[in-house]
Amino acid sequence: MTRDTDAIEARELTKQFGTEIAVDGLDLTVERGTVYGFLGPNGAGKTTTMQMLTSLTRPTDGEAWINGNPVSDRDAIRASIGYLPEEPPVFDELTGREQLEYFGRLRDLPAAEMETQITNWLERFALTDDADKRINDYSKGMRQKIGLVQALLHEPDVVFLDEPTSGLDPRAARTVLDVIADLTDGGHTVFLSTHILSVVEELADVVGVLYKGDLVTEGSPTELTARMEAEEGTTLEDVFLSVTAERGPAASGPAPRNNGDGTARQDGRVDDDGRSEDR
Ligand SMILES: Nc1ncnc2c1ncn2[C@@H]1O[C@H](COP(=O)(O)OP(=O)(O)OP(=O)(O)O)[C@@H](O)[C@H]1O
Repeated sequence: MTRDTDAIEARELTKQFGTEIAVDGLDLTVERGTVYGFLGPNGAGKTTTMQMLTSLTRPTDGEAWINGNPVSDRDAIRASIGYLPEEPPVFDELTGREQLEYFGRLRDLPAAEMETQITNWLERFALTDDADKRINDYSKGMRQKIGLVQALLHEPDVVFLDEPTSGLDPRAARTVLDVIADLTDGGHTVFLSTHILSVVEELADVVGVLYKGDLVTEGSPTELTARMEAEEGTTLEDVFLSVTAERGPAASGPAPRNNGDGTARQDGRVDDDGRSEDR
């Protein structure tokens, strides 16, 4: 089987923490140059999935590939991925510019090119005037912007963004959405986890909804809303609420699951929430 066509591929990807299955046999294919909107309620397993796909957490089972390279080979995928986690990894004692230079050197970027890139990104995110202040004195939104630039500085093929607009004012959030659109125009792939459905509606080519570690539905935003047996005015929020609905004792049926064609079925498993000794 050739694995050189898709930006991201996962087969039976599983992560277990103690007795808790955080991600349960995930199958995923993300085509190059597209935005994949990764949705799911709190605790669904989105961050854990992104950590496995970026090689920061080892899967308990299954495999995943970035541009055909296995995520188990961190050196092979390192240059082709960028990751903005929920909490941007920055050093408080550095200035914003120093943080980006430090990261650029870690990525072996040529000095002159790196400085040009940093200047351009700082300008685009309206950070030029604050670039030489210590990150310790930055607001949450400013830290987020630095984290985002850090994820993009080396022009990775595949970018993983966990809540990229978190803490950003509307103008900065708009800049981020424009940057994401530009990335895919340039052939990059964006794997985007967010709770802001309008962001997904605007940008995602394909949306996947994770629920208790299972991918319960997947399709383009238009397909997903059309599948809701077309009540007039069905939104992505209606889809999300439907496929992630908790089933109480009165309902007695288990949670919906993916039917293969992306429609929800009624024979899925609901895992108990167990705490893990790993934490
Ligand atoms: N290191 C860990 N040790 C034990 N359990 C963990 C660990 N990391 C995550 N989990 C558990 O795995 C499940 C999935 O967590 P994860 O952070 O991936 O969810 P999420 O979808 O990203 O949630 P949110 O939207 O709130 O960020 C949760 O039940 C969580 O408690």
